[in-house]
Parts: sequence; C-alpha cells; structure tokens
Amino acid sequence: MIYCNITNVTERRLSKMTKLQVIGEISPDFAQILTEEALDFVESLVQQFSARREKLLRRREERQEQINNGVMPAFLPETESIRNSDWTIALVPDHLQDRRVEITGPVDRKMMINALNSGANVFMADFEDANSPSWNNMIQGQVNLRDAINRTITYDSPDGKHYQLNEKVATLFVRPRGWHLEEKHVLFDGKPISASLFDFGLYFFHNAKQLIANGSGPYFYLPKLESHLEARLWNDVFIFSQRELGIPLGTIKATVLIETIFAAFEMDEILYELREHSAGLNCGRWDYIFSFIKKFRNKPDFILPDRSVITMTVPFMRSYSLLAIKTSHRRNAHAIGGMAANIPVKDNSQINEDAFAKVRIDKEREARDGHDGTWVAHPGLVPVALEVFNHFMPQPNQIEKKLEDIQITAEDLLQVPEGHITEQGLRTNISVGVQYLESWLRGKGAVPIYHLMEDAATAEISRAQVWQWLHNPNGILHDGRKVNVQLFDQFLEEELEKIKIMVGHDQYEIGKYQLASDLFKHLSLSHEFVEFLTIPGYHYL
Ligand SMILES: CC(=O)SCCNC(=O)CCNC(=O)[C@H](O)C(C)(C)COP(=O)(O)OP(=O)(O)OC[C@H]1O[C@@H](n2cnc3c(N)ncnc32)[C@H](O)[C@@H]1OP(=O)(O)O
Ligand SMILES: O=CC(=O)O
Ligand SMILES: [Mg+2]
Repeated sequence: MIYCNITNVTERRLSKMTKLQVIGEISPDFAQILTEEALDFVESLVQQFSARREKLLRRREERQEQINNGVMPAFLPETESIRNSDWTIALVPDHLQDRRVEITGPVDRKMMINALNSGANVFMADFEDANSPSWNNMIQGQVNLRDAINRTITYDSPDGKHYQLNEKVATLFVRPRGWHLEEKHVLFDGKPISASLFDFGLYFFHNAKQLIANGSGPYFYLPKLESHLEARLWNDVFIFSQRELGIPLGTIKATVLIETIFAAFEMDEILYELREHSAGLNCGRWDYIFSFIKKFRNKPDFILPDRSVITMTVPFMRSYSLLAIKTSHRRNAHAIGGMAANIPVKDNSQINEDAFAKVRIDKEREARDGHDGTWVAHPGLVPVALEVFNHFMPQPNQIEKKLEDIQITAEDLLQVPEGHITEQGLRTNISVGVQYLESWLRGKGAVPIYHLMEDAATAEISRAQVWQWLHNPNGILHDGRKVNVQLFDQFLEEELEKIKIMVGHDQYEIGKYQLASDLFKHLSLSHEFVEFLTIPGYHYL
C-alpha cells in the first residue's frame, strides 16, 4: 500500500522548491525523524551520489553479461599494485578492538533492547536481511535507534513485561539497505530514492554527534557490495557526510560484508578504498551462497546440491572464509565470522542440544581459523559463542595471526560443491521460501522455520536453487527425475497443503500464504532470473 498523505513537512518542502518528496504516512513520532533538516541532508546525499549509484548498478549487469559469455570473476589486473603493496587500514578505536561476539537482529523495539542487553560486544541493528522494509518498519526503526542512543528506549509488552537498557550495552552498528534497493515512499524528481542513502542519511544525521558524545561513534555494516568501486562510493558518502556535519574525517567506521562472489575477488581493494573508515570484513555466508548460485546460474556445470549440504566446510566456502581472514589481517583489520542458522528450540531438548552443538562447532572452526569474532542470531547463543572465543582467543582479537602459509586461488573460490539434489531438498526450499515470503509480506523479516533462522539471505538461496534446478539441464534429482514445471507445481501444491495443516485453516486464511505462493512461483518460473526477491516483494509492502 502506498500512502499519499502530503503532510506538513512535505508541503513546507514543496514551498522551498526542494525536489525531495515524502509520500509515506508521517505520524507525530515519524515527524521527529523526517524533519526538514534531516530531509535536506538526505536530499544532498541523493543529489550528490545517485548518478554514481545507478552507474554502478549498471556495471553489475554488465559483469553478469560477461559471466554469461564465459568470462569468470578473477583477481583484477588493474589493482594488482594494491594487492601487492604494503598498507594497513587506519587504527580503529579501542572499543572496537574486541568484537568477539556480535548479535544481529531487526530494528524492532523490543528486540533491540534485548540485543543491546544480551552481553554481546556488538549489536548490528539490521535494516537489511532481517528486516522487511515496510515504511513503518523503516521509520519506527529510526525512532528506536535514536531512543536507544539517547538511552530513553523502553518497551512494555502486551503481557506486562517492561524492557529497558542495562547499564552496560553492546556497541551499536547499523546495517542500511544495499545499493540495489529503493525507498519508494521518498521521491526525488518524482523517482524513488536509494534506500541505502535514506537509511544511512537519517541515522547519521540524527545520531552521529550523540554517538560520539556517548564515547562511541557512527558505525556501519555495509551489505551486498559487488566491487571496490561500490566501496569507494560508500567512502565518498562518508567523507561528504562527516564534512556536512562538521565531524572529523575517519570517525565513521564500517565493516564490509563479503557476501558476493565478486567481492571475494576484491577484498584488498575494498579495504583499501575504505581504509580511513574501515572496521574490517565480515563473512556474510548466506548471501555469499546466494550470489554464487545467482551469478553462475546459466552455467550447466555450476549446479549446486541441496542447501543443507552447502556448509562452511565445503571447499569454496572454506576458501572464502580463510581468504577473508588472511586479507583482513594483513591490513590490520578484523575478520568477523558469520551466522550459524541454528537457534534455540524451546519445546524439544534433544533438538535444542543439537542446535547448540552445531553452533559451537561452527564457532570453534571460526575461532581456530583466525576470525576475530562471530555473529549470533539469538541472545541464547551469546554465551556459547563467548565461551568458544574466550577459550581460543583470550586476547581482544587475533589480527596478529597472518595465515601466511594459506594460498587461496581463483579456482579455490570457484570450486562447485559436490552432493545431490533430493526431493526433500526441493520440497524444503519450496516450503521455506513460501513461509518466509509470507512472513516478510506481513512485515517480519526474520523468522524461525524448521528450527532455523530464516531471513532474506537464506530465503534467496532457497528460491534461487529452485530457479536453477528448473532452468538448468543438470537440475536432476538424485532419483533421476528432472526438476520441471510439473514437478514444481505438484510439490508447491502439496507443500502448501502441509503448511495449511501446520498453521491451521484460520491462520492460513488470515495470513498472506496465497500471495507468498504466487510470488514464489513467479520467482521460480520466470524466464529471466529475478535479481533479488525483495524487489518484486516490495511492490506488496
Ligand atoms: C544472513 C544474515 O544476514 S544473518 C543476520 C540477519 N538475521 C538476523 O539478524 C536474525 C536475528 N534473529 C531473529 O530475528 C530471531 O532470533 C528469530 C526470528 C530467528 C527467532 O526469534 P523468536 O522465535 O522470537 O525467538 P525466541 O522466541 O526464542 O526468542 C526469545 C527471546 O529472545 C529474543 N530474541 C530472539 N532473537 C533475538 C535477537 N536476534 N535480538 C534480540 N532479541 C532476540 C526474543 O525477542 C524473545 O524475547 P522475550 O523473551 O523478551 O520476548
Ligand atoms: O548478511 C549475512 C549473510 O550471511 O548474508
Ligand atoms: Mg547478507
């Protein structure tokens, strides 16, 4: 639904002949975020950087074309000197030296308080994978962040529980939406503006000075970058923004998620572009798998097995994570690990124990390999990750571990994992994809499904695999059946029936299952691969 209330703020802006228009609903709370000054700042970012963003998005398409024509990603010859010369990123502040456990979660008010109180070193407040970008979620999220930074945030749940911040809270990082997304409720010259500039701009404008006064700073996670030129764009946004607000250059710090195959080939260059603002790299494993499927989708020999067998220990994933550690440490940067999808299970102690054991093994591998910290999805997992990192990393980080003996080649990064495509794998992808979309369409961007954390990145894997198995001649089930439209239709119908029984008829009818199923079908069957599920999905928010 698009709200069309032209509000006081917008009217005043129109009278100033500005080109930025807000067409989303503005409640009194939201008006405190969408102030004239804040919108002027966003407008200046949009004016300054939109054309470059659009050019870089076109470059993504060109690179896809190149892959389709047989040119595989490679370490760039034109930036060899950056890879081969000695330089390091600027020193990060003391309070960013120890990042052993980082909790992530959407910008929901209650969850933010829980995350900040969780005992983790860092909380990444997520406008991206864990968030469904409805107008309400986006602006309420900004309200919540401002209140958290002012330490006035509280929440009273319907069941009477009161939430407030502890004395000591996690250091806040914010993940704005990626370069590919737009904010349709704010128009510039009549066109939706960049969601990244909108999320970043509002957060930075309202909070940067207060964060500095609190002894912290404006810290960011940057998602889904596909090249060092996209990192350069962020860096220029940072320089411009700090100048505009009169904040010393280098105050902003940002950790880049290496979660696309192209970014894996440009880790040094990404760190170099952001060297005055860098807070290292992170292995965004779920989007990385998605990117691998997406970019090589048209190559018959790049067919991937069931999602459940593409773990961090398969060769291409392990190579990528070791390269992230080696590259970061050479530049004195942190290399943060990723998210194990297992979460606590309340009603089954055996499954719960298994989940904790799986998370522990994952964190142990990361700590042993040399990661300087890791991500957890749930407050209940903070102690597990803490214990592992305290054991393997008694010091604040292990940047001194340089991994000089590790050599990762392009072939290592491009090695296709082995394994089977099974009927269960196909059914699970369909079921998870539909259930996740249903939740996302209702405004919830992270959900537990079959005891795993599902968010936009994990759901992208499910739907991209279904597309690939349908469209690739090698999309053949272990029992010899080709994945085709008929099989897909049959499984979709059967999985929907199972979901209906699981959630109950009433819930099914109230929910958005039919729309989710239609959207999933469109994503799976469309002739051209849809770049991100969030793009067509956003039409329905
Ligand atoms: C691929 C990637 O990008 S990973 C990063 C993005 N993804 C995420 O951040 C996912 C974050 N995790 C979550 O959203 C949640 O843990 C879920 C959806 C997976 C599970 O949520 P729930 O089913 O609500 O978990 P559960 O019922 O066990 O929660 C127990 C309590 O912990 C809280 N909680 C759970 N996860 C989190 C979290 N990540 N941050 C803060 N609080 C949390 C719940 O709000 C609840 O609080 P309450 O007891 O005060 O009511
Ligand atoms: O953002 C994290 C990921 O794994 O994707
Ligand atoms: Mg991601």
